[in-house]
Amino acid sequence: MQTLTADILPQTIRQRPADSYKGTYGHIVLIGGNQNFGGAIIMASTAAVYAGAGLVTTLTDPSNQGSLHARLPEAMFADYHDSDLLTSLVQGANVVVIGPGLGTDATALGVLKRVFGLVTAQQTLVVDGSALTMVATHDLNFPDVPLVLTPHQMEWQRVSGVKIADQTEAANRTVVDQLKATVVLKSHHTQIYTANATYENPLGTPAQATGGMGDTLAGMVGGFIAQFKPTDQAVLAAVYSHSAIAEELAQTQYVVLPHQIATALPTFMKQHAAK
Ligand SMILES: NC(=O)C1=CN([C@@H]2O[C@H](COP(=O)(O)OP(=O)(O)OC[C@H]3O[C@@H](n4cnc5c(N)ncnc54)[C@H](O)[C@@H]3O)[C@@H](O)[C@H]2O)[C@@H](O)CC1
Ligand SMILES: Nc1ncnc2c1ncn2[C@@H]1O[C@H](COP(=O)(O)OP(=O)(O)O)[C@@H](O)[C@H]1O
Ligand SMILES: [Mg+2]
Repeated sequence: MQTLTADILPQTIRQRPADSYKGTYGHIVLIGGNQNFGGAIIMASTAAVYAGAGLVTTLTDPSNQGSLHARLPEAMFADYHDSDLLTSLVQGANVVVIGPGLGTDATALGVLKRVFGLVTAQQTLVVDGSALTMVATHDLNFPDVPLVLTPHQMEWQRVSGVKIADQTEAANRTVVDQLKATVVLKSHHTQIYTANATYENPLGTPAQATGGMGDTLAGMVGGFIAQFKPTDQAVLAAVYSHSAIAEELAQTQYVVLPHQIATALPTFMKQHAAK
């Protein structure tokens, strides 16, 4: 297991070329937020926008439209019940993030299956939260596309079948290799399993233990993948940045609010981009 260091930041976060426009920085679609969990997809979308994704579209329950636009006018909105719109938006994306606040009812399952059927090998799919739980509950196969999973330990138990107490590096590695995914296994010491290596994030604080912290990470992961290559490096840099910002804020705060991490991102990325 390798320990992540701050070196990952300038290796990954590039200076923006002058000759660029929003399309250069990716189109990301985020799908989630039912009538009860709208905050989750708003936090994820906020993180994607503040990470610098060029175009961000949020597919969610229509009850979230007003709050999404009030909090985040940079994001476009679409109703995830509209399957024609969902199809065209997913087909037009470079990166798709599905799961934050999606819930696990019949609507959520229908959306998940549809998205799994639409994504292609030219896109990257980030699967988080409720989407992971439904994969396990309904015994779904992940699509055969570039895949990043961001489970917490219980979601990983559901998906992998490995109980939390038995989640050793060797046991996790066996399942990761079968899934052919990059897995961010979140805990107070998050581990990242790529095809070729395993990393531990040395940063993080219990000030992060609050609802929405993982939703924010999922949006950051999507936003970084939309801009930075290779994908595994983008994932590592997103995980490291998320905790590094939290540690900075926790020097003076008892709890770090997830949206504060997103707000701090543009300054953090400027400080740590390649010179
Ligand atoms: N404001 C919002 O709209 C929020 C929406 N959320 C959404 O709610 C849905 C359900 O997610 P939850 O994770 O809350 O519920 P889950 O039921 O999926 O997972 C929580 C369970 O996992 C256990 N667990 C064990 N190890 C854990 C670890 N290291 N980290 C976290 N939990 C661990 C907990 O004890 C608990 O029993 C997701 O779609 C999520 O995105 C949550 O993110 C909370 C905030
Ligand atoms: N004690 C802790 N120390 C460090 N990081 C933590 C701690 N508790 C939670 N986190 C981080 O917060 C995030 C929680 O993710 P998750 O459980 O999916 O939250 P949610 O679904 O509510 O957004 C993960 O990135 C995890 O690593
Ligand atoms: Mg979560």
